[in-house]
Amino acid sequence: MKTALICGVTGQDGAYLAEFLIQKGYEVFGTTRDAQGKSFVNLRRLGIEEKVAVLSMAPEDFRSVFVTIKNIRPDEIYFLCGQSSVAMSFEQPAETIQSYTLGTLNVLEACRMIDKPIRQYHAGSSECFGNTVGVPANESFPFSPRSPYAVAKASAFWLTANYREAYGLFACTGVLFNHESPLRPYRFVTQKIIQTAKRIAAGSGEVLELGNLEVSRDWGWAPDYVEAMWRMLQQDLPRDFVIATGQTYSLEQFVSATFGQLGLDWRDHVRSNAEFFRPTDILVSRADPSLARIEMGWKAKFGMEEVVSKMLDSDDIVVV
Ligand SMILES: Nc1nc2c(ncn2[C@@H]2O[C@H](COP(=O)(O)OP(=O)(O)O[C@H]3O[C@H](CO)[C@@H](O)[C@H](O)[C@@H]3O)[C@@H](O)[C@H]2O)c(=O)[nH]1
Repeated sequence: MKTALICGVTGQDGAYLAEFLIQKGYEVFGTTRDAQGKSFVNLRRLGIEEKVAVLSMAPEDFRSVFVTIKNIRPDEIYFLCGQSSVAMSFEQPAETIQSYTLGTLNVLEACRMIDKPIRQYHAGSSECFGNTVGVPANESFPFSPRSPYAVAKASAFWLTANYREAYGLFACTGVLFNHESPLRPYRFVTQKIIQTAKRIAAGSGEVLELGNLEVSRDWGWAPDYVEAMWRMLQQDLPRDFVIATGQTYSLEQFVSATFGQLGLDWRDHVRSNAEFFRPTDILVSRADPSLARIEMGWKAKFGMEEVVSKMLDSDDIVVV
């Protein structure tokens, strides 16, 4: 039986990955900053709360990271920790940058010191590419970060690449484009749209206020994407991959699809409010995930319209 350590197991990706690895027969350990007395909502929603051993680990604290990895001696580590909101990174830039750079460095250093070859997955982000006007971004597309979050993720990406090259570690980064699910917190735009549209359809009479409706993203289905993480660690050689559907839609199209599936015209219920604009934002985010298909046999199963219907179908109550 293989052992996996998921750092950041309580988030959307951590919970789906834990579910996926349990189904694959792994023994799964997970970390969160403070595991004492917490209830793990996402793990409970997936019915796996009792199947994951959750430990406390502070990613920025080397001692905490080292001791956790040394005690568990996992075959695979999935490092998914960090402040994941791009919007919040403008309010908390230092916390965001520290969580990714120090956290990533600590895992890489700890793995160097432990006498076991541990395969590492690091969570990268399409935010690193910035605007991808013209050619869709593949693994050799240059980085042009447009937020403190993206700067932090770019730094973590290069740390991982450097440690792989310098010390021969099996460490790779998945450069994931947006991926959504019912476990998405409300502060991300898709969940805000889905939940508000559902309330409007039920007669709430409210108006959905959003920022820039002209931005575009490549929206995929999060459970698909955790499989790509696992596949990356099953390759013969460590390598970075772009993970996306390959289809880009504007936010207006996402909104239109959501209201349309509820039998409503979005124009009657949605307003753009400058309060939700970011100081800098990615206007166009376009992906070329063909390497993942060629090398790992991975392809996104669901596109934007299906993501919308799956999120609408979920009965989960999201805490606003
Ligand atoms: N959150 C939010 N975003 C809004 C809103 N109105 C418009 N937007 C726009 O909608 C786009 C998507 O925003 P988010 O859902 O917050 O996601 P993100 O910034 O694209 O980042 C997500 O995807 C990255 C790539 O996978 C991830 O790296 C990141 O952690 C996060 O999950 C952004 O251009 C944002 O400005 C709003 O009311 N709320």
